[in-house]
Amino acid sequence: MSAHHRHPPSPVVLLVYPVTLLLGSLFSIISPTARASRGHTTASSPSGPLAPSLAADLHISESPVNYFARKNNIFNLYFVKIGWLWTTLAFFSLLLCQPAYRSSSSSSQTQQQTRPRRILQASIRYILATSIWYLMTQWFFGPAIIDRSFVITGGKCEQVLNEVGKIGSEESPAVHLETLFSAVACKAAGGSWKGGHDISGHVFMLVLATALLSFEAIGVGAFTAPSVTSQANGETTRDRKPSDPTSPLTSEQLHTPGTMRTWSLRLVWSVVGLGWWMLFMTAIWFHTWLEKWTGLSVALASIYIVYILPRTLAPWREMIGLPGV
Ligand SMILES: CCCCCCCCCCCCCCCC(=O)SCCNC(=O)CCNC(=O)[C@H](O)C(C)(C)COP(=O)(O)O
Ligand SMILES: Nc1ncnc2c1ncn2[C@@H]1O[C@H](COP(=O)(O)O)[C@@H](OP(=O)(O)O)[C@H]1O
Repeated sequence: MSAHHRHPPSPVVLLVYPVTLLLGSLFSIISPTARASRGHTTASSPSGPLAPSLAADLHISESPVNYFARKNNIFNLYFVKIGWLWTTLAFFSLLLCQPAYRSSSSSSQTQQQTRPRRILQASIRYILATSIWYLMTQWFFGPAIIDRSFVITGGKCEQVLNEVGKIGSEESPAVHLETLFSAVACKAAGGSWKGGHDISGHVFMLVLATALLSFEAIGVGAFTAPSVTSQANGETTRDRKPSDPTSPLTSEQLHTPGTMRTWSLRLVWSVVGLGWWMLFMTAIWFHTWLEKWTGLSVALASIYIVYILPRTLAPWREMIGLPGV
């Protein structure tokens, strides 16, 4: 191995997500504000832990109970709604600024050889996660998987369906309906997406993005290049933390602009922090229990495939690697 590593984080850290959803859901039951809001919805929809709650009902978004219960809150519009763009920026900042991936004239020959492999494997992990996000939320040979699962479980684009009924024989409803089989198309046509099981896209994307960035950042944060001496001896000595002030700087650290390294990690941890906060807000104000848990399950299954499975399945690890290794 060409670099020192600490152990990758235990999968137990992923428990932070179910705990967040649990706390959010409990808060939504206990909080007087959230209870009052739920009371407000009961007129239009029966509210229970398994019934569409709060902002799943479109009217709620217009009555600002709490700033974060509004769909048009600034963090939802400019952070979550373009969340994969932020994830992409943060991910590539690691690729550009971290010593694990950055080329440097001081690198040993071994490092020069392993760096392209690390970059390639990190890119494969990103492409894999992006494809899962894309297929789940944007497109799956037509409507995304989340939209398809909603329709399969009995969901409909309600108001627009009524309109189609009124139109009668003038237009073929089949043609109309085909174009409304996605949440975006439905809302754009003035309808509301109601009925079936609506897997929470927010929970899915926020868990996938924050876990991906955390595993990547911890991996490259733990990466330190071997010292010149140990390289010369062809052996490694002891693990050095980049943050350890008593440990001598490695040749790599000496040549990597520290500010770039620091700022890329700050960007990543800011995206992770805000992502976690918005997940907590979604857990409090939006969706049913079941919809939040299915969003979580799909995201955790994806994280398992990309970050946990390679630890035990050698051929898979050969292909996609592990962050910082
Ligand atoms: C057969 C295999 C096919 C593989 C297909 C791979 C396709 C790869 C696509 C490549 C796209 C790369 C994009 C990278 C750059 C970007 O990130 S630009 C995208 C910016 N857009 C977003 O970030 C949108 C994020 N928002 C959402 O996903 C949803 O809004 C939501 C958060 C899930 C919520 O959904 P709602 O319906 O709004 O509730
Ligand atoms: N944390 C949050 N802040 C604001 N709105 C949120 C939110 N979490 C979910 N929503 C809104 O709740 C609806 C369902 O979200 P999702 O299925 O992605 O979890 C979406 O409404 P719109 O699609 O009308 O914007 C989404 O914007």
